[in-house]
Amino acid sequence: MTKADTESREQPSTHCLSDNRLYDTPNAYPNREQQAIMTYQFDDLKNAYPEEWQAYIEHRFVRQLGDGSLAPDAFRHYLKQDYLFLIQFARAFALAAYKSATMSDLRQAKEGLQAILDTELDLHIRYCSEWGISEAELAELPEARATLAYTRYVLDTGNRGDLLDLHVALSPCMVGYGEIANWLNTRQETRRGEANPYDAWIEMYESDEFQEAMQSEIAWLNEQLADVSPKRFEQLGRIFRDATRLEIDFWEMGLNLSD
Ligand SMILES: Cc1ncc(CO)c(N)n1
Repeated sequence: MTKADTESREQPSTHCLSDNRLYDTPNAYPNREQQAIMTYQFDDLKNAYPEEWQAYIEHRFVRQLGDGSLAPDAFRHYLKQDYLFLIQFARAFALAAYKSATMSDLRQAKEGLQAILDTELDLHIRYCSEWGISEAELAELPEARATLAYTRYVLDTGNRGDLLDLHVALSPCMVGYGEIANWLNTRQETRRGEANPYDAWIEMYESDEFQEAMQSEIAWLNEQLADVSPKRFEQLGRIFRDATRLEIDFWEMGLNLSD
């Protein structure tokens, strides 16, 4: 993402809606007949914290993974911790299912759980073995602090708050990795195929399955965010920012081999 792109998307989205679904707090919009009504979308969360989002998507770990220069030990450390991370994230989607009151919310949670269990974790275990990490080793791994901090933050946010709080806490994960794969594919420095030992990682996140899960998560969030007040949006923004910063720490953990 260029700086100009970031700037041009920093405005909150305003839409003139023909229906009345946003008007349930009459005093919030005193001149509502004359003015465009503000509604929120997922992009507004990213645009509320552009520096954090960019630092996550375009992190040094990501660039090095894209151009193939990443240290193999850093990647192996990251892969092991990501296995532990994915197990906790699967639990978080199960919590989303538990917190769902409608069939469509249940399906959305199921889709997230399925993307993690069937697509990511499956591939992840095979991928780990190609990098010399056995399932037995994975089963014995201690969690690094960055893994503990991020996953337990998401689970706690979901337990404390409602379904939307939980999905917003999960969104940097679901949306970020899909966006990272797409961003890498726009960069000249990125090497694909046999020239890059990390090519299969990019392949996993550019895959139709993952990209579709990401789009469906964005669509669900857009629908929910359309109805929130500015105050509620601010609260959700803080959750989004925290989770994005914890993603940055996760990359740092990989680079520094920290435990
Ligand atoms: C740390 C982290 N964030 C996001 C994803 C994508 O699911 C992942 N596998 N690991």
